[in-house]
Amino acid sequence: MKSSVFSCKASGFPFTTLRGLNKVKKYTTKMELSITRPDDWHLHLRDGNLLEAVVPHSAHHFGRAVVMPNLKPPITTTAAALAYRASILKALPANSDFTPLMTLYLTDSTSPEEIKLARKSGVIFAVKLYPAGATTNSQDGVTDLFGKCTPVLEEMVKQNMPLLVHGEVTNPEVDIFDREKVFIETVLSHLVLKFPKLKVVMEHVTTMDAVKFVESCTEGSVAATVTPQHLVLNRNSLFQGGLQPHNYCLPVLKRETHRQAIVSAVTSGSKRFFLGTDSAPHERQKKECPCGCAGIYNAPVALSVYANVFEKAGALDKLEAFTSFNGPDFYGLPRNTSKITLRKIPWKVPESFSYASGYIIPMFAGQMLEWLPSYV
Ligand SMILES: NC(=O)N[C@@H](CC(=O)O)C(=O)O
Ligand SMILES: [Zn+2]
Ligand SMILES: [Zn+2]
Repeated sequence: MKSSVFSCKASGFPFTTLRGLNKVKKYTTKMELSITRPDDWHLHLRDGNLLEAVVPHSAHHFGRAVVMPNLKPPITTTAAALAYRASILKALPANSDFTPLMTLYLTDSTSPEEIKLARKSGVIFAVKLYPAGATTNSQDGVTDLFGKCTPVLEEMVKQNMPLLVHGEVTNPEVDIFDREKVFIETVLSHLVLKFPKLKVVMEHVTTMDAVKFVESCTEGSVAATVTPQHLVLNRNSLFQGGLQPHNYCLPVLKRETHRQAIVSAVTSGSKRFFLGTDSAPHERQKKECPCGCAGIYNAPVALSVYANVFEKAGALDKLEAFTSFNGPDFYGLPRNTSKITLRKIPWKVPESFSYASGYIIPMFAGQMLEWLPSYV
């Protein structure tokens, strides 16, 4: 695969080196970056009215997205995934070439036969593991990974079907801020030893423990997705000036030291980490209520936030690999061929998006961001 040249244009002068980029920064703020169109390797599109409202936002920026199966009821069969895929395609704006990559929701009773069917369908991309009770709509998830699920995991190895993992234990005695770390120690480390040929992606990593774990595994067999929120927010953001329900997601935001470890990992240029927004819309009243849902709606702001993180770390030259190369390379898919442009101009995030059943509040609602993306 040919890697594209990182290019940066400012005031009409094209630059292709980082040194050029530094020069640009000194003289002007009107910068633009042209990068290969990104993919979103972890996305919640929901269904019904909400699906129709959010699909255009993701389709505008991303070429492909791995669509999570935690609907009510969950997408546990190939037949259900095919129907869900059809409804996503129907909700796409005219002329969109966005490709949804479908997933199956693993349960204790998923059969190896279902994995064969999934592979045969040609549209099921991966299987998703939710420990039962870990997150939104995970009540039908797995309770016996190393027992009942073993034949399915063996079949997944045979079919070269990746396992995407929500990596948290659900034991209520474990402190919520430690659930990812304990999951790595008690589940994930054993899983990769027992199934060394299984492709595993630790979704939405939030801790330095996860970063270290992923870095310790064989490259090409274990990787991780990283969300915008876990790169720019720490757990203070949950309580700043009062309870902030729109910053609540799972795994919950962690300490600043963890955030810094994740920023270092993604901006280091490591191929093991790639973009997965975990954009997870909930109708406003399901967030702003006595028992609010977990999930941050970040699809409209994700690329701006990622670009800002890489810029601040002095690593804009590594942005494109994170957004557009590492994911397809890990999964053995071709990279996108079209481009998007990110312009360093301030823009205001809408306060909300209204849709047929209410409102969705995006991450950084009403705030100013830089790096406005547009598809070219
Ligand atoms: N991340 C979240 O806080 N919520 C996700 C589920 C998930 O990805 O765990 C959702 O579906 O709402
Ligand atoms: Zn999750
Ligand atoms: Zn998610």
